[in-house]
Formats: sequence, C-alpha cells, structure tokens
Amino acid sequence: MMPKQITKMDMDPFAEEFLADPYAHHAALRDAGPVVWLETLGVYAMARFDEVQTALRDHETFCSSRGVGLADFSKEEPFRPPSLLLEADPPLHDRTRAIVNKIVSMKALKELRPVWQEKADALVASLAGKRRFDAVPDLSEAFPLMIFPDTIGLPDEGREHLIDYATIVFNAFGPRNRVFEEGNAGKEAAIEWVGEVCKRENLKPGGWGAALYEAADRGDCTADEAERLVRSFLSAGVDTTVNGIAHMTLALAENPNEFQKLRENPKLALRAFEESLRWDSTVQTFFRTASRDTEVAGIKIPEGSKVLLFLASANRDPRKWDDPDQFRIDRNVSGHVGFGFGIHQCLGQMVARLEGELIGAALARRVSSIRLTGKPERRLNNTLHALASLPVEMTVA
Ligand SMILES: CCOc1cccc(C(=O)O)c1
Repeated sequence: MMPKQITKMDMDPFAEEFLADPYAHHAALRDAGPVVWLETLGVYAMARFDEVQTALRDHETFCSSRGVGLADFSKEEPFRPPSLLLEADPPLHDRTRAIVNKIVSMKALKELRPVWQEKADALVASLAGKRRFDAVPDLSEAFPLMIFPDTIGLPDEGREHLIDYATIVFNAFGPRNRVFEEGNAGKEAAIEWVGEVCKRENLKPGGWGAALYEAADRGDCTADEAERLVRSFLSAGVDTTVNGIAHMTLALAENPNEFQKLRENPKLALRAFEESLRWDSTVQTFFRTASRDTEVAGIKIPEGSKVLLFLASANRDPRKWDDPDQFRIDRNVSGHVGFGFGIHQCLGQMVARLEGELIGAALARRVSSIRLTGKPERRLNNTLHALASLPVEMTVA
C-alpha cells in the first residue's frame, strides 16, 4: 500500500491556551488522522483511543527508556536520573516493578482502608459543616497529604513540598517553556527536601520507603535503586491523586443529577471516581520514542521519533465512548487510559482508586448537595490537568 501522507498541524499542545483548556483542541487532533505531525515540536501525535491504546500496549516499539517526555535520553542528559519505573523498559522495568508491586499490594491496601476511611469521613464531615470552602487545598490536597506521607514514612516537617516537587517533575516532560520555568522558580527547597527524605535514615520504619530499603537488604535491588524508587513514590503519588479528587469533586458539582445518583447508592463511589478520571484525566499526555522504524495506519514513523500520546483525548474519543463529554457515573468506564495501559499502567492505580472511592463515598453519605460558588481556577502544567482553586458550597446530609 502506498504510504499515506501524514497531516501536518502547527498546533502547540504545550502552549498556554492549549493547556488552559485541552479539551477544546482534542477533536481537531483526532479528526486530523490516526497519527499527525506537530510541526512546532517536530513530533508525531496520536489522539484517538485505538492508536493510543495500541502504542501504550506495544512497549517494545514505543519505548520508555529514551524518556517519556520531549527529551530523548539517548541524545541528551535527563532532567534528573531516569525513573527506574516510568523511564525504564524490560528487563530492568520488570525487576523494579515487581519489587514495588510487592509493597503496594492488595493486602497492604486492605489494611490501610479502615484508617483512610476514618480520615476521609472526618474530613468531609468537617468540611460539610463549614459549608463554603476551596475544595483544592481543603479537600483534594488535604486528604492525600493526610494519608500518603505517613504511608511512605516521611518526616512530619516539609510535606507541603510534595506538591511543588510534583509540579516540577510533571512540567519537565514538556518543553522548557514559561510554564516549566515558572513551575520551577523558587522551588529549590522542594528539590532539596525530596532528595533528603528519600535517604534511608530519614524514612520511618514500617513505611513503604523503608520497605524498599529492606528489598535492597535482601538483594532485590541496590540501595541507590531503593532511593530512586522512593523518589518515584513521591513524584507520582501525590499531585495525581490530588487532581483526581479535585476533578471528581468538580464533576459532581457540575452534574448534580450524577451526585444524587451517587447519594442514592454510595457503592457507586469507585465508578464515580473512575468516570471522573476518564472525563478529566489528570495525566493528559505522555511521550514514547520509536525504538525502530515502524508504521501506524499507513504512516511511517522512523526510529528515534518522539510520539506524543494524548491519553485525555483518547478518553473522550467518540469512536470509543458514547456521549464522551458527558460525566455519567453509570457508564461502563472500564478500559479508559487515565491510568495508562500495558506494562507501565499506573503502579499506584489501586492507591488512587482507594483514595477516590473513600472520598466519593464520604461525600455521598455526609453531603446532600455540592455546588460551585465561583469559577474553578486552573494551575497550568505541561503534563497534568490541574486545579488551583475550586470554590464550593456543600450542605450537610
Ligand atoms: C503517573 C506518572 O508517574 C510518574 C510521574 C513522574 C515520575 C515518576 C517516577 O517513577 O519517578 C512516575
């Protein structure tokens, strides 16, 4: 078959007007073709569900060890030593993933559930009593910061640095644009703090951080690898769930009928969280690098090409979802790529699901209505769709 001509677009997905409202731009990307060429960045892009899922599944052709951002690690120094999970391919990836999977286990989460549930209920009850508040700092940041640092075994001081650090890390997957520069400005203390708390002597016994060093004691990994794996927990484990909870709250506030469905059946809390991840995916994009010459939908993609995968667009692709822009908690949402797909699918997805479910259930049981009392404010980031402020009023059930 004659290779098809690829559609070239001059759209910049890291421009601030794109980041401010990515969903306004996705349809053009999807409709331009299964694979498009983004002139400004000199990268290929896939925005439809089928091509995104296929590329995520084919980790050999579309590899991660050359970086999952714009930078190709085979050509330039990584922004920081590469992640042994996110920026690793098999066999290294399989060894490190197996170590962390043993720690972030269903058994561990089963034991954490009652502890986290009590904190979620107490937090939501106190906020409903307050009636008006900002659901970003008071709920979406407060809950993860209440339970995650303790689970890792971090020191009590400095935990607020985790939000700043994640901002830096997720911006670093994009170009060195103003969003990146502003996200980094004045954040040296956050980088310093994270570097310190990944060290064995600064981690409390019994936490997931200490467990990584115990894996090193057993010879499953080196102490340096353990330190870098702790850094993975801190990079991926907070800002993602913060915005996952924030987007669920936004969705429930904007769709009161869906919130009432949830109130009638709090067991739908996990479905509501999962649907909010599809409807407004916190992690919007990730790059892959073609490890060899390949072809998708008749389009040649040469070895070394960077390919930008629009996970959030795939999650609203009308070729896959009915009424994709609608937030509907009774939808069969399985298969969404909000947690990625394939061997790199989010390692912490069960942690995120537990956090989201507990907050969703607490809202269902303790709150009778949620409404916006002001315009939600976005915090621009090269990779995350994030909220800076979500002014709401919640009435007590
Ligand atoms: C959901 C993305 O997961 C990430 C993001 C940033 C860093 C890391 C890491 O493994 O260090 C993982």
